[in-house]
Amino acid sequence: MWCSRTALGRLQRIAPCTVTGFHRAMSMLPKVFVTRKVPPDGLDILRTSGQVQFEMWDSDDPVPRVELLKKVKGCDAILCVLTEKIDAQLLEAAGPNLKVVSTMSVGFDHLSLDELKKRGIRVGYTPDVLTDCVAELTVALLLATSRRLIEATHEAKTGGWGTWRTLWLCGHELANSTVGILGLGRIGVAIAERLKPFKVKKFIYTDVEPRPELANMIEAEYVSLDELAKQSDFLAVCCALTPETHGICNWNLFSKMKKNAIFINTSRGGVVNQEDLYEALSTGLIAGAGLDVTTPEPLPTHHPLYTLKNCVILPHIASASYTTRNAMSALAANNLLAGLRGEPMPKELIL
Ligand SMILES: O=C(O)[C@H](O)CO
Repeated sequence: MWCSRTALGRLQRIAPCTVTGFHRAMSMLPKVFVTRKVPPDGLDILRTSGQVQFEMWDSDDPVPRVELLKKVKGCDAILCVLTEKIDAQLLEAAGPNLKVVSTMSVGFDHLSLDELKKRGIRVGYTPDVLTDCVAELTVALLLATSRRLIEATHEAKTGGWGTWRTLWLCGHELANSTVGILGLGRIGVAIAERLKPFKVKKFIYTDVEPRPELANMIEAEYVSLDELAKQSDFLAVCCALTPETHGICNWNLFSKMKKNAIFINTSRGGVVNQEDLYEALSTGLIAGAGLDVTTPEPLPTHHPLYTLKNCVILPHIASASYTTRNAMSALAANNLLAGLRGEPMPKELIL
């Protein structure tokens, strides 16, 4: 259903048999396809803007690709989430009207940036608004993994809790540790800020080049990837998934890490070679891993990583708070509307 806001503020269906002046005017508005049921704040912004008519895939599940290719036809803008591949095929299907793609995510590995650039399509994304939420979850996952919380609750529930034992369910603590950050951006800084009160001794990071402005905020030292692996007691992956970072966390990295090291990934599953990680965890090469992201997603329930007690797997929930998901949807809507007006977007990816 294509809809926009009526003068009375209600959603209006555009039916060819009831064409009025109002409906005619409205059908001239730019067409937007929203690929998923987005949280209410973003939806309200689109509805009340009076600037667009939009259709939404009104479901919590992804729109099937065949359907998506039909729905985007003739659209001026698309508001998508990270499960939709915005590639040449989709852009061809959308056609020449398409001016804006706005993704409700900070990650943009699902977008073919070259194809978008070639067509002069502007791209909005949602950094910053999710930083606190992602950092908070990363710390939670790190502690759950290093202090073996999931294993511990399982033992308590299933009768494994006998007497108090001296080394039972011992983990690794943050005090006096070295925390390494692979890919230092806003999220890496926010994680370090939260970890500092746990009396971390030292923060180190690696990236394509030193990032002194960010690093100074957390007094982090720039090191090579090898040094990051060697020195980190906790290694948090915060980099974007790009051709350069694809599979960067592999045997080569794990084999240099400490035996007591905890590996945490809240960026994208594609940065990790999961076979290598399985080997590293199952042979005791490293102590544990906490993953909020995997390849594929969802990770099939029979995946070997689930069999490991020292691997905590979450279903990609780092930004999943009501506040943050609403803020992401609002920013995605505002990016889209600004893009269609030809104005600077609040958060635009410069292609
Ligand atoms: O890219 C993102 O926005 C996160 O992975 C999902 O919240």
